[in-house]
Amino acid sequence: MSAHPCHRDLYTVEQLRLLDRAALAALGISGQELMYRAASAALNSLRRHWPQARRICIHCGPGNNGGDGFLLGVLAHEAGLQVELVALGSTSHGDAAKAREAWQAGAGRVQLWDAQALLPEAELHVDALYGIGLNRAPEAGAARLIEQINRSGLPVLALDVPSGLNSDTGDCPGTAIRADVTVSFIAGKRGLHTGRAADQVGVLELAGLGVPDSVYEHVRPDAQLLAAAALPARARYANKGNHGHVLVIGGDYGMAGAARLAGESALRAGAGLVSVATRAEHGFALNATRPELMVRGVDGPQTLAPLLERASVLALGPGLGQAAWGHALWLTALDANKPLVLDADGLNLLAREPRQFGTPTVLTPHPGEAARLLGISTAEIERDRFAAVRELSRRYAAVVVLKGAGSLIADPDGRLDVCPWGNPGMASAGMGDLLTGIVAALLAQGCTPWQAAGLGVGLHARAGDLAAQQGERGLLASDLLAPLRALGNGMPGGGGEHG
Ligand SMILES: NC(=O)C1=CN([C@@H]2O[C@H](COP(=O)(O)OP(=O)(O)OC[C@H]3O[C@@H](n4cnc5c(N)ncnc54)[C@H](O)[C@@H]3O)[C@@H](O)[C@H]2O)[C@H](O)CC1
Ligand SMILES: [K+]
Repeated sequence: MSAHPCHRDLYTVEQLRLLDRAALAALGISGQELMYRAASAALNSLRRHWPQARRICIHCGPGNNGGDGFLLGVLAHEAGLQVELVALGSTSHGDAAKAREAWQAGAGRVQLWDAQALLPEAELHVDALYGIGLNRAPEAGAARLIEQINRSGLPVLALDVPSGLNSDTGDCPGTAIRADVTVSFIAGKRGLHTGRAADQVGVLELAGLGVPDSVYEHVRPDAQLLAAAALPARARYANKGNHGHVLVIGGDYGMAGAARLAGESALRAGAGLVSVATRAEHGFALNATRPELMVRGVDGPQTLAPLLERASVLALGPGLGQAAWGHALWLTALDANKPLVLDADGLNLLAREPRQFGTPTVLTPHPGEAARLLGISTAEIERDRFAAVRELSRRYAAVVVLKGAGSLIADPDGRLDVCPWGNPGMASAGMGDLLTGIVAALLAQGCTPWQAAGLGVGLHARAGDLAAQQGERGLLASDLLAPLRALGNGMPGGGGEHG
């Protein structure tokens, strides 16, 4: 019985409450004892990250997250640390109240938070204000405290969840703690891996509190973190026809580069043949700079049709534009009913003329494109990225990649994966076109849409992290092509399984 929660499993708050109850039953212990285990895990984390710290300040909220804070105070005091304890106000009943009594019975002093006062002297702040119970933006007093802790310049350890971050959605309805380290209890929380979480969580640690594996068998995780995976080995006997033929359709005037990047990433991800259907004027430039691409000028459905014939997978949208030329190619390509990756203007045209897909299809919207596809605002998408990606997948009957910090991948039957890689250096032109080519190449090599989306998003983000080792600012899409090829062949970071 290893009693280590699977780090890839991510749960909703509702599921965490079920796990909490099942854990207490399985362990045969009280809520208070489980809370002591959380406090002890927090003290271990604190001492591991800040072994020199002697004077800490713990900030306790009204619920059980606050309870964890009070018991951490008890254990830290017993371990010889000097503990300042600030409470937002009163403490709700049950375990949290008992924890407060335990603190007051021992070391004792509770300083009620006063927004006019300065924070107590300390070398480190511990955030025990709100955990999975956050249900609205922190109110005035709490918001002031969070801001002061963030502005203190001192290290911050968050218990379970950085307060103010919604552990179901990854959104911050108001102010939120910016933690250096977050020690989370019992099981992974999906909202700590996407959206705003990237700026709030810091280093994330999961403490299982000794909850037996059997407990996790009762609850199917809502989502999973992607696993690092290499592409399946190639048959020695293979020829280029065995690895599919990707047709990139796009590159209207001024946007040839998008089609080029999608074409080249499809080659680097292992497609056997890659053709690019684009404006005739772009032919020379694309051929000269990447001779492996078979570039054809197309001026409409007639000249596109024979290319569609020969292709096994379509990558539709990079630099396509929404003018008559792009729209005509878009309609013709969709009617070809071939396995498809739809991105950029291909998605904006779909938002104007919605349809469901009956053939293998992957949509790769960024939050803006997702908003257009669902007819809501980008802010509404980011308010609950999990709900948005599931609705997109259901409504268009396709596998959907919702890009951004912690990209999400959903399929129509509700499966959902979260990408743990990627960095803000990837917020630059052409990165999306690379992903389009990669996913198309994986479809062309025989992956299902779910497999191609997961493997592709993982490879793309891991290549981005490798390329960003020389710094995030100024990272170019084409900087990812070399690490992409290495990762695709199981070099640095390869191994594991997906799909
Ligand atoms: N998951 C587990 O198995 C364990 C969790 N523990 C800790 O308990 C918290 C969850 O505790 P809970 O009492 O349910 O809620 P919170 O402490 O997160 O929230 C507090 C309380 O505050 C109210 N509230 C919510 N948002 C706001 C707001 N913006 N402004 C004011 N008040 C707010 C709300 O009513 C809540 O009741 C979990 O995170 C762990 O830290 C156990 O210690 C170990 C087992
Ligand atoms: K917290």
